Amino acid sequence: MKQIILSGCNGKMGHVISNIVAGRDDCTIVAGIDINTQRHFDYPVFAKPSDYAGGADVIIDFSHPSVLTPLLAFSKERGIPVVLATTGYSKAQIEEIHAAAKGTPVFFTANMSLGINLMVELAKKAAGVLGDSFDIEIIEKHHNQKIDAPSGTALMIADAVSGVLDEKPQYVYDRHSQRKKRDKNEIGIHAVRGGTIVGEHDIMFAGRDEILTISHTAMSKEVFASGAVNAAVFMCGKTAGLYNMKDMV
Ligand SMILES: NC(=O)c1ccc[n+]([C@@H]2O[C@H](COP(=O)([O-])OP(=O)(O)OC[C@H]3O[C@@H](n4cnc5c(N)ncnc54)[C@H](O)[C@@H]3O)[C@@H](O)[C@H]2O)c1
Ligand SMILES: O=C(O)C1=N[C@H](C(=O)O)CCC1
Repeated sequence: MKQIILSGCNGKMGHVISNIVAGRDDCTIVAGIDINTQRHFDYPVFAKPSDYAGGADVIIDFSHPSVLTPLLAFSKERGIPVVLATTGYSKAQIEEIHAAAKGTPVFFTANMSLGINLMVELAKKAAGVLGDSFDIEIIEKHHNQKIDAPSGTALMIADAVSGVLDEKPQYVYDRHSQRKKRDKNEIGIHAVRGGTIVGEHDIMFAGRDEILTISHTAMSKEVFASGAVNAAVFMCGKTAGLYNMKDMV
């Protein structure tokens, strides 16, 4: 039975994960971490990682970028692998994650769904063929409670596509700030927020008289939660390094 510490346990994803783990017989949650220390499940909740003195096999984090530094320090000090699913990290924080992974096992992805990870591969293939002559635009849609924009997934797709283009593209966020025609060497990235949309991502390749769109729609938060729990079980006992969905699938 793998023992999990759940960071962000009192958030929307924290609740979905708690319910999923309760129905599994290969893992259990031994502690939650959240600034809101209310107890909704049968595990204790601590305000910060260092308040928990017990052991665990793995940490899952769906919380807030401000938790990153203490969480990575806790993971390294206690020798516990961490699954980072939070989004909205700064460039410096992404570098911090890469540096930390040299000393502790870190699984990091902006999207825990299988479909999105296949979408990234399809988008790379399409960009390799069409990238020189078609314009690339990414449109993401999420619920009205989401605090970061654009989504971590939109940036993950843009970064993957950039890696296969001959010239490094410039990311253009929305289009209200400049009155000028689109440059060839751009990826447009656009965020929509409303209602209870779980998560939609489109990458559009627009050429002369034809458009190819690759789309993904998440229908429930369980998609991300079960991906994260599977990643956590996968990470138990791993050595230091940076892992992602490709390693697991
Ligand atoms: N990788 C993925 O597949 C995926 C999927 C869904 C959500 N997410 C990301 O996960 C994160 C959480 O999403 P959510 O919808 O559950 O958000 P949420 O706001 O409902 O929950 C966040 C939780 O973190 C807690 N928290 C905030 N700051 C904290 C701090 N400093 N210390 C301790 N706890 C703190 C909050 O109290 C809250 O309970 C977001 O960044 C979101 O984008 C990622
Ligand atoms: O609900 C969210 O918040 C989500 N965030 C991730 C992102 O920013 O890409 C993944 C989808 C759900």
